[in-house]
Amino acid sequence: MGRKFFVGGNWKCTGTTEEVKKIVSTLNDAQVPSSDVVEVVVSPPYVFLPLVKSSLRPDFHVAAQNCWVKKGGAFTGEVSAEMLVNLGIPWVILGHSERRSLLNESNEFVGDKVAYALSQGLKVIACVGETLEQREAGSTMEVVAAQTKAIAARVSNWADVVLAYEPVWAIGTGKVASPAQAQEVHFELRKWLHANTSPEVVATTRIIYGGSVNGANCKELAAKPDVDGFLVGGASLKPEFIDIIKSAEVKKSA
Ligand SMILES: O=C(CO)COP(=O)(O)O
Repeated sequence: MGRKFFVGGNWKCTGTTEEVKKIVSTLNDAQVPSSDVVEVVVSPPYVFLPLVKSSLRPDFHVAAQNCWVKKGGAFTGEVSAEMLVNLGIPWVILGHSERRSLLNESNEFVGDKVAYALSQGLKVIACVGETLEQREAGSTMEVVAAQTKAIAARVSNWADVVLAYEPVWAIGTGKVASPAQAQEVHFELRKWLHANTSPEVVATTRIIYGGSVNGANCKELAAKPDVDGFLVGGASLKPEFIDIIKSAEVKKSA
């Protein structure tokens, strides 16, 4: 199939040095499937990137949660893609719904960020997802297609992009999308890629699910054919993140 299972942990704006050290030590001690089976990427806040990068096991990788839209310079408070590359950080999450809604990041701005980060050699976890209102209005696919289109319009190399479908109503709410709901949107997104990119992009681009994933619901979600992994928030700070990583086994035996 050519799509390695991907599990990302988005730590968001949480943690102290002590807590970060504890999470890293739990991850370092964990018995998980090999990196041939699952790709694991954790995303601490910027200030902890060097600590996590230097202390995390080498088979797990590190992502930033954002970066500036173009080359660094007089942009107070921002962190540039070049700086992440300089620190040896291979991944960045872009377009998370919390940034789209709270910081007014538009589809175009997110698309520009994705393009710039890729141009600097970063790999990108690009997030899309509808709000509850949009779902109830029946516009889920229209919304995620518009978000994906703004990215696709600026990206020619999909090899370094993971698409994260994160329905806003499922984030941090404990209200997980059902496996059928996740599969439906992932399938539609793959159809969208089919119509707008190349057969290779369709076959190889990982579409991962995020929104209240935990140790108890991950296996059922992972069993769906178009769910290629997860982007985990709250549960990525807990030992159950290991169980979520292990759900990659479901794919192997599928
Ligand atoms: O936003 C998320 C990951 O980016 C999901 O967060 P939760 O897993 O806490 O719902």
